[in-house]
Amino acid sequence: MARFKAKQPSSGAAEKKKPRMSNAERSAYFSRREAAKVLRSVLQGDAHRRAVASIKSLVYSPSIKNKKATFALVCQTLKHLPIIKDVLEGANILNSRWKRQVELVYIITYDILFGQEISFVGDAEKFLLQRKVSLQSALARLLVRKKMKRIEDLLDHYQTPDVSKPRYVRVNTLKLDVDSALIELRKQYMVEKDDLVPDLLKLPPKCDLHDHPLVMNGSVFMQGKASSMVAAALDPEPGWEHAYFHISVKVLDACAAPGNKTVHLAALMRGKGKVIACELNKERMKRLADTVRLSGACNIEVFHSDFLSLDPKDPPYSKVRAILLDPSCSGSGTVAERLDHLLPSHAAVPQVERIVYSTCSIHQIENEDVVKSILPLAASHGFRLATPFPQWHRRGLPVLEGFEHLLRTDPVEDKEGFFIALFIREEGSVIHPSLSPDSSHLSLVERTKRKNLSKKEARIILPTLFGGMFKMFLYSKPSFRVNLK
Ligand SMILES: C[S@@+](CC[C@H](N)C(=O)[O-])C[C@H]1O[C@@H](n2cnc3c(N)ncnc32)[C@H](O)[C@@H]1O
Repeated sequence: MARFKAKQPSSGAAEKKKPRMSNAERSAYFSRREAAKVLRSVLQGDAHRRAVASIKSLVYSPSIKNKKATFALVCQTLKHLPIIKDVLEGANILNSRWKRQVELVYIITYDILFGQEISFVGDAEKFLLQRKVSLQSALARLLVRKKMKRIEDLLDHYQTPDVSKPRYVRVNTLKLDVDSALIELRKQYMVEKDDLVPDLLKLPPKCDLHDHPLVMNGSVFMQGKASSMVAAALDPEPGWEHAYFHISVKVLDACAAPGNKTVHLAALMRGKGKVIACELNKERMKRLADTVRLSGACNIEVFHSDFLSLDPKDPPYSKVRAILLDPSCSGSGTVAERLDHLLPSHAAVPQVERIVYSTCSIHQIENEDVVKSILPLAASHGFRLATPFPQWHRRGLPVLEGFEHLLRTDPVEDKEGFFIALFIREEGSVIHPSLSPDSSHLSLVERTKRKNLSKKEARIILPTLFGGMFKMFLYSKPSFRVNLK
């Protein structure tokens, strides 16, 4: 972080004359105020709704000049915030004036207690610096009270996982039915069916099922509720058939490892049709293969590949009807930075009807912003946003038209942060299979019959989904490729 050397506040006559600030002083002064402004938005976002805007997107607003320093200062202050709040309470130094500027107080307190030796010019800085001893004593008392020696221990203490989080297991219906799983698990635990996601069972917090025989033999998978909503949102039907050809169709899980959602898809399809599971990372491929093996699913084909390089005209992919895109969350960069990477498309996957885009990120930049940026292209392909789990109350952030279709889960309220967007292709927009690349195997009669469909249908030429639209999803996600989970 580009920060500056300490300069103690001036006093006496010099103070009264308010000498001109040096460049370093000015820079530190403005960095703190910019950081306070960002922190206020972040904390307000927290209060209203988590992640109204990600820190990066706030920092990248044109009004913030020193982006790098501001970003680092906000992140560090947030990290130490529970300690800072306790210290300020313990020191009891804030009057009503500084309570109104509490975000700036947080930032400066971070700098005084944990930051570097940096110029402390400014009224707020002077006020807090004069009370440095009180702040340090309050911190020392906090450590004693919490029976800890180091700040790192305090940080760990404040980040202790929520023990009230219920445990969930998803019954792998390829191996066991839900009622049998209930009977078996109830021998040891209080178990109830989840009220929203089929095949999902809820257990009390702290249950450790890692060694349970049903987990070990793949009859149930330990999977959170939000994560289990994703494949269910895509809703592939068992025995799903091609809209026109009566052949079973495929679902593509484009970013598959470790495979929890892949095997969920396979179970939802009751072992019929095909799930194509694509994974780029070689190490994670092994975990994917293990998960698939454990699930007992016979309808999954695993590919070690960059799904962006798949050729939708290749026979394995040409019958893909639904796509699950669950890429790695990056947490860095901005949509605007990456939009220039959008590539035009050349191939066609005309029969895709449903796409789910999901992330385990709470950041708008990786969720609503991505959806917003691809909506025009999606619409030009005949896709619209649809509402997965309409009865779920927490929807997207109101930053785009159709936000109410999006689904969010909250890391605090729901104990898991997730985002789901479901795109469905409007009826009539699905390109007729007579135009699809793989219609050659049809009988002449069938092909002729299909070519007699309306001219409007026949004229619909859809650009690629593997190409343009997916790249848009991915490149809208900053640093996607370098940040594999
Ligand atoms: C969030 S994880 C997927 C989790 C998985 N859906 C599950 O529920 O178990 C994202 C995965 O996508 C993989 N990935 C990243 N880029 C990819 C690409 N271009 N093609 C295929 N897989 C990719 C990553 O290696 C990572 O394993």
